Amino acid sequence: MAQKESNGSNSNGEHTTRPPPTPSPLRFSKFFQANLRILVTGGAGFIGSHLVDKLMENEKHEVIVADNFFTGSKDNLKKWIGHPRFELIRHDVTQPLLVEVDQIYHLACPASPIFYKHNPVKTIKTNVIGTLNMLGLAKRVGARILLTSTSEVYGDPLEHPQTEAYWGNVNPIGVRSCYDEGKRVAETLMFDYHRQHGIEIRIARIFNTYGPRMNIDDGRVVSNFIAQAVRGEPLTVQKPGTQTRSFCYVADMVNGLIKLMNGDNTGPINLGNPGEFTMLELAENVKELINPEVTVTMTENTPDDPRQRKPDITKAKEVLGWEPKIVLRDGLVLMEDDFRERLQVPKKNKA
Ligand SMILES: NC(=O)c1ccc[n+]([C@@H]2O[C@H](COP(=O)([O-])OP(=O)(O)OC[C@H]3O[C@@H](n4cnc5c(N)ncnc54)[C@H](O)[C@@H]3O)[C@@H](O)[C@H]2O)c1
Ligand SMILES: O=C(O)[C@H]1O[C@H](OP(=O)(O)OP(=O)(O)OC[C@H]2O[C@@H](n3ccc(=O)[nH]c3=O)[C@H](O)[C@@H]2O)[C@H](O)[C@@H](O)[C@@H]1O
Repeated sequence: MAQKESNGSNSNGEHTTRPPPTPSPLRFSKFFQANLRILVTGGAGFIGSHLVDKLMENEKHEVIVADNFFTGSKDNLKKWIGHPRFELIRHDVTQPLLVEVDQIYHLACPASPIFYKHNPVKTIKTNVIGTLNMLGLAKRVGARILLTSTSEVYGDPLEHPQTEAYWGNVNPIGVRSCYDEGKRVAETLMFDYHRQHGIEIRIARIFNTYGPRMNIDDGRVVSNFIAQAVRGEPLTVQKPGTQTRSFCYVADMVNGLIKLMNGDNTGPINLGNPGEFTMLELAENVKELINPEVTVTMTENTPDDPRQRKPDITKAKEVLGWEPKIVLRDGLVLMEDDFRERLQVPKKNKA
């Protein structure tokens, strides 16, 4: 399907100098039949695999996933492997990729702090070289590209809640910088390709997202607490426990990403659930809903942990007509079932 031509200015009112490249003639002959061929990088991961499920619901879509399986798994995509409209490629985005596609959802990047800090040089290469490669691909084939950026571009924010206009408070040399600064450069690359080459871009700034299929030992707070509650272990609240986050259920996030891709606004647009909780409140909710017998224990925190985070989603509401629907307590219960199944710990029958 042909994408809309650039009208010479982006949604921030900036003038773009060049029209988008002419799409490959192959897209209008051999590939037009598929209607829309979509590449999802990082599609074997948590958000990516839910996005693939939703995209595959449309019978006119072909979906290609490119993933190096660092934090993702084939298991997340097992229902699609072998499907005629689906392809899975073991591929590292720090290497160029040659495929003919109409849209690119570029998610590839470890997202949990313990994983992105594990090999920080690789994380920054994934964000910078990986995004350059995907932009090069978008330019070659005339595809529209969406980047999953992060609320971490706001760093330890001095404005609360965070709007897209806030430039952030990020430590450029800290242990989280490979991720935060990597995503900031990725955003810059997106806008430079847009202005210089007329590429159609979309940028989502995702705030903490949770749901089924998160890695059990992911290290992120919601998956940690749920796994701990299901196993009957203490919930590890990192000090001081008063730091806040806003948690979005993955189905809401996927709907927002698809609306952003198919809308007219380049972004950046905050996608997240504005409900804000301290980590102690989150622990109390998990305890009450999943296992009232567990204790809460305070543990050491890591450097540069943001003290507060809450999205202002006015722009997403106005521009995309999107807002999340699933409140935290409902989402936690939906996630519990998946964790119990994978950990093989059935629910105790109430006496
Ligand atoms: N989940 C969140 O709360 C959150 C918040 C903000 C932004 N994001 C962004 O959303 C995206 C997906 O996050 P997620 O929570 O699903 O994480 P995830 O770790 O489950 O998924 C990331 C996927 O990318 C793959 N990957 C990593 N490096 C790669 C590389 N070099 N080449 C190819 N594949 C690679 C992994 O194997 C995995 O399948 C990431 O870009 C992340 O930065 C997520
Ligand atoms: O939404 C975002 O923009 C970012 O959010 C998260 O980063 P972070 O908020 O640090 O996520 P967690 O590791 O889940 O930590 C959240 C809070 O919970 C605390 N925590 C974590 C784990 C734990 O066991 N206990 C605990 O109290 C941390 O100290 C932190 O204050 C994601 O991991 C990033 O990929 C994402 O880009």
